Amino acid sequence: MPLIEVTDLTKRYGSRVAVDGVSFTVDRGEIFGILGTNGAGKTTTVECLQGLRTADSGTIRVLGLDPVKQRDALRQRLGSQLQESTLPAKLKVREALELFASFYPSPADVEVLLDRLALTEHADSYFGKLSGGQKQRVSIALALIGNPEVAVLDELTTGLDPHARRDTWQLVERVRDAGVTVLLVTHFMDEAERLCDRVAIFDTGRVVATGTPSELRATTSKSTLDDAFVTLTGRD
Ligand SMILES: Nc1ncnc2c1ncn2[C@@H]1O[C@H](COP(=O)(O)OP(=O)(O)OP(=O)(O)O)[C@@H](O)[C@H]1O
Repeated sequence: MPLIEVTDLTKRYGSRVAVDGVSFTVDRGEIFGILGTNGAGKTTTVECLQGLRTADSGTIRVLGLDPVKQRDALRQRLGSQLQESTLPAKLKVREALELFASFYPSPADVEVLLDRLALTEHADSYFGKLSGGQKQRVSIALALIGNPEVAVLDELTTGLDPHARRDTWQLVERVRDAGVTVLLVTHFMDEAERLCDRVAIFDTGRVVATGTPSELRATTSKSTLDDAFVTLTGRD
């Protein structure tokens, strides 16, 4: 059984159809990429998956749970990356992790997580004083603090330099290798090509293709996912 199952999801904001009959499945242990043009409905879809928005129609099951009706149960088993602005600048890294750990019944060990994300030496630093890459690692740590089975990472490497991006990619691979299923929302085709086992390509509220990056390259006869994406989203 797929770990995430989205069937015919539709979501409107007033008269604007943001998500228009989207279906896809994610298997346990995958890094699954949600790719798409601006305004394609990626964030709305991922918010519905987490029970943060209610769909107008369609069904969603995450770990067999309905994200809206069983939101409390799902929250214990799904980790979500916070946008950096949501942490106060005067909160220290270890304090933030300990605070978030207290929200979960069986959280990860804070010191182990600090070590895993190369944050031990910054544990007593204020969040506001960290570099972009360090902040991003803290936000990933917070997504993992509850020992989730699924982690949702949105715009993972936006604003990071090439070294920090590569470090972050390695880290996400280690998260997947530790058994966590990862849902990755990204604009970056190189990131998707490097990290994702499979991707869904969104365009104007619909999924126009799903498959492994190499399958999408093959079906479009393109040599890069970037070119395949442009073809699949009809802007070639
Ligand atoms: N709260 C809202 N109220 C009204 N319209 C919204 C709201 N949130 C999103 N939209 C609209 O719904 C559509 C889908 O937005 P969404 O944020 O889901 O797309 P996205 O693929 O995540 O975009 P981006 O890549 O630019 O972040 C867009 O046209 C957007 O303007």
